[in-house]
Amino acid sequence: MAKTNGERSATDSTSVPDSTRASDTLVVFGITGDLGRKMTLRSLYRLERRGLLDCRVIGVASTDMSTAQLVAYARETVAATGEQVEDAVFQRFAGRLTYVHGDVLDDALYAQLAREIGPGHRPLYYLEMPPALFAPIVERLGKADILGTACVAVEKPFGNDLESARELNARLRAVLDESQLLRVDHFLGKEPVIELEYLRFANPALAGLWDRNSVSAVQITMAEDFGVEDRGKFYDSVGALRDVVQNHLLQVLALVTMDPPTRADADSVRDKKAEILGAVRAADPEHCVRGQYAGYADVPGVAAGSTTETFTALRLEVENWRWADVPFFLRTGKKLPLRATEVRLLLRRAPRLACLPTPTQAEQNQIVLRIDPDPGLRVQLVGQGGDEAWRPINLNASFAPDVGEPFEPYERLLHSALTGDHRLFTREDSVEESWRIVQPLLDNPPEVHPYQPGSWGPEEAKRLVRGHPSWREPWTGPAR
Ligand SMILES: NC(=O)C1=CN([C@@H]2O[C@H](COP(=O)(O)OP(=O)(O)OC[C@H]3O[C@@H](n4cnc5c(N)ncnc54)[C@H](OP(=O)(O)O)[C@@H]3O)[C@@H](O)[C@H]2O)C=CC1
Ligand SMILES: O=C1O[C@H](COP(=O)(O)O)[C@@H](O)[C@H](O)[C@H]1O
Repeated sequence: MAKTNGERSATDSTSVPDSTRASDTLVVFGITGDLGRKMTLRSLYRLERRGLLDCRVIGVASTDMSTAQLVAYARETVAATGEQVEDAVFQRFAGRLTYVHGDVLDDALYAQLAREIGPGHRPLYYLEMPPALFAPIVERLGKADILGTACVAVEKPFGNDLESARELNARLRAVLDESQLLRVDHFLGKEPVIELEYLRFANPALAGLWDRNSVSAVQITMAEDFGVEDRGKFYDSVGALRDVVQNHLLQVLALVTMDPPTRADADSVRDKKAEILGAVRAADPEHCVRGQYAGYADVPGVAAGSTTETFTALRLEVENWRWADVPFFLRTGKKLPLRATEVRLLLRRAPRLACLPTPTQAEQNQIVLRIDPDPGLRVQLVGQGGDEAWRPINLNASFAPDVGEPFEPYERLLHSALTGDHRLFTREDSVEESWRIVQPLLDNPPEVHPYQPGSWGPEEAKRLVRGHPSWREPWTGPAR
């Protein structure tokens, strides 16, 4: 979409992938940071190994070091993630790397960057930086005249609440077209999250069940069995709601509930997501439970007397014809009994089984999409369990054998961004809708209840589902 002076498009209707949006240079701001160390360098190395990396990579940070030192750091870092480093592959990757250091608030850095990029290139600027620096960097790229038609990818969090997200959008959009702006949410790069669209829309067997006529409640669980560890300072200013609900879990909810997109371009899916998030009623603090695990206060960086939540459970309503009156229960927490992320549809109950000598009510049928770990699909049915009873029959399918070695989320997102495929990035409207949904919980946060590490959060979380199906333990164990 062409950018015109003073008038910037709010949409991105580019086809996929759009070669006119492809980049020939990747500039990673913050390459020496935690995310760079854990994810970015490894993902770029994996893309190299797959033969899918086809551009220069310029790393930017404030640490004073040479390109040779960045190369050595990259090798160490990739190996430390557990990746097998193949010499020939790494040599090819190293040949792409350059390092530029300086303060991103200093104009001199951009002059140096302009020389390094050279004329006639279309870079992708990837900002894995403290979020307060997103707008200052983009403004300086504009001022240095090295933005042009380049794309800019920004990490999460996008704003801290609705107002700050709008302000950030306004500052970025004063310099960039929406079609140049890629908001990263790594959940959208997860294979099973992408699978959701296919499962729902390519399978009439599932599509026919996917509404209020068949579904009585939906539970979305993101449980982590580890704590905040060394991220105390960051996490304490954020909490579970901002860290994963506003972004990851609401994006999953949108994919579970939206209507099918009608075209393949980037905007078609994003239109449907914005539409469905717009139909979600703003969260009610009465229908939200917050918790904090015992011991959180001792994590370095956590403020004394902190009331930041490490657990949250909430109920949401989608007000449209497909989903009216179906409660959506979302819960997430640190230091829970296990690590699992799943979407569970609980179908309406069958009538009591009059064929049994003692008519009994059987367990509800359930459809479970497991996102992490070991992605797969489970359909839970009911079968014969003797004269008096029923028993569950679980039809489990793992996605692993079908997809080979899947892309890591950041591998997929970097490749999509570099090749001009913008479908996996969030758009301004849905980001703002997500903040609107959680804003009442930020304005009037419910009391925070303590919980024991290894438990399923505070007891109050059970109260939230009273009158509805109780929380089901996530599906664990191998899918096949
Ligand atoms: N860490 C994670 O697991 C995840 C992080 N994110 C997001 O990614 C982004 C980065 O996070 P993370 O990597 O943890 O942050 P870090 O604090 O670990 O890294 C920040 C990076 O920014 C650089 N930097 C900071 N200030 C300046 C400056 N003034 N001039 C030049 N460079 C500067 C640092 O360079 P140097 O060290 O050389 O000073 C470093 O490379 C954040 O938006 C975060 O929310 C998203 C998902 C997960
Ligand atoms: O963005 C974040 O996500 C991770 C969980 O991501 P996953 O891909 O490992 O499931 C979460 O632990 C972290 O707190 C949050 O910032």
